[in-house]
Amino acid sequence: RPVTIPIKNRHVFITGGSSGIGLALAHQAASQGARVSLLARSLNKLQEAKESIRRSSGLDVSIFSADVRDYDAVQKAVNDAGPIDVLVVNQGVFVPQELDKQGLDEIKFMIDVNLMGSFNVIKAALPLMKERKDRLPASISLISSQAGQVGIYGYTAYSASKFGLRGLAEALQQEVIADNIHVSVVYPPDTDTPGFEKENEVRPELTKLLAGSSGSMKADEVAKKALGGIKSGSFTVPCNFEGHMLAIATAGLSPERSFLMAFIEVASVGVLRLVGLFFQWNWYQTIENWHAKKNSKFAIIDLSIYTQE
Ligand SMILES: NC(=O)C1=CN([C@@H]2O[C@H](COP(=O)(O)OP(=O)(O)OC[C@H]3O[C@@H](n4cnc5c(N)ncnc54)[C@H](OP(=O)(O)O)[C@@H]3O)[C@@H](O)[C@H]2O)C=CC1
Ligand SMILES: CCCCCCCCCCCCCCCC(=O)[C@@H](N)CO
Repeated sequence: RPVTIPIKNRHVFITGGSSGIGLALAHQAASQGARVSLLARSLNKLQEAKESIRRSSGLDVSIFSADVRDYDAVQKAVNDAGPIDVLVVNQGVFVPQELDKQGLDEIKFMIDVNLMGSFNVIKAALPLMKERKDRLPASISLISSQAGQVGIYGYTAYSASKFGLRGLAEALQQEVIADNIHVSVVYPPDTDTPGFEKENEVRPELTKLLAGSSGSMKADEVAKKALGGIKSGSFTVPCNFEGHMLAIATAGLSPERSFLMAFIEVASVGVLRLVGLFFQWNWYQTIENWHAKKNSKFAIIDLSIYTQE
């Protein structure tokens, strides 16, 4: 059934709120009259975020320095912040690399921050969320990625961590619906953020090529889609046109509260499977061409060795 989750005068708690998508969300939630709290590791970046929100909206946000991998630190921050109405689990790290070349330490880092960290945050926040006084609809939203809907070259660990969030969200929604808490999962494409800038320094060429199928967005645009999806309690929140296609093609057995969307999904899922197969065909061709180009470079080097002899 449809639902509306009010934001004004409510407590919005954003993890990873000191940068990129989380910071853009914080700005927008504050300007819509929410009481905003931010959690991240670096106190410096948190203070800068606080200052920039004060400058743009005149409002004060609370900041909490904690690592989501440290349950005790997260629990302390959440208890100090007070009952949460809208929890946005947005912290995330991404180091793209072929599994073959990626160290287990980096793999564990992504799973720990993106997946285990999300468990820590939700588990710490849930008891007080359930006890909130006003009984108005509340939200737990997770910022996944389009790489959490389809596996992409270079993202074995990252995709696994983001696919994991969907299972967590589907099961959790059944557990918290009786408390009037609504779960949303947001699936952004490449987004222009400080984290993305860093990612680009080490991104394999094929990762760039395949992820490029969905274009890129500004953090403000993603935050706007995310906030809209959260307020309407949508379980699946796509951010761009490709995202809408992906949402339908990967709808599976996810809950759906819009009758219109349910109708569109049923009517178009078949043809979108076909579109999805065209994308796969195109991606595998890109991979094949990339390998062919790489091998032909080696062939030229080999030849030059022979001519020197
Ligand atoms: N940018 C993109 O292309 C896309 C991003 N996403 C997802 O969106 C989310 C936000 O990404 P983006 O805005 O680009 O990221 P940024 O790197 O710009 O910001 C990440 C935020 O998370 C915080 N953070 C990182 N690690 C931890 C940790 N261990 N504990 C607590 N906080 C932490 C950072 O602060 P600090 O370092 O101080 O802890 C920072 O506030 C991520 O989940 C990402 O996977 C999804 C699709 C595309
Ligand atoms: C049925 C038809 C579907 C058509 C569209 C398919 C397009 C899929 C592209 C996936 C792009 C993944 C980007 C991940 C970005 C990200 O998370 C990193 N930047 C790290 O943050």
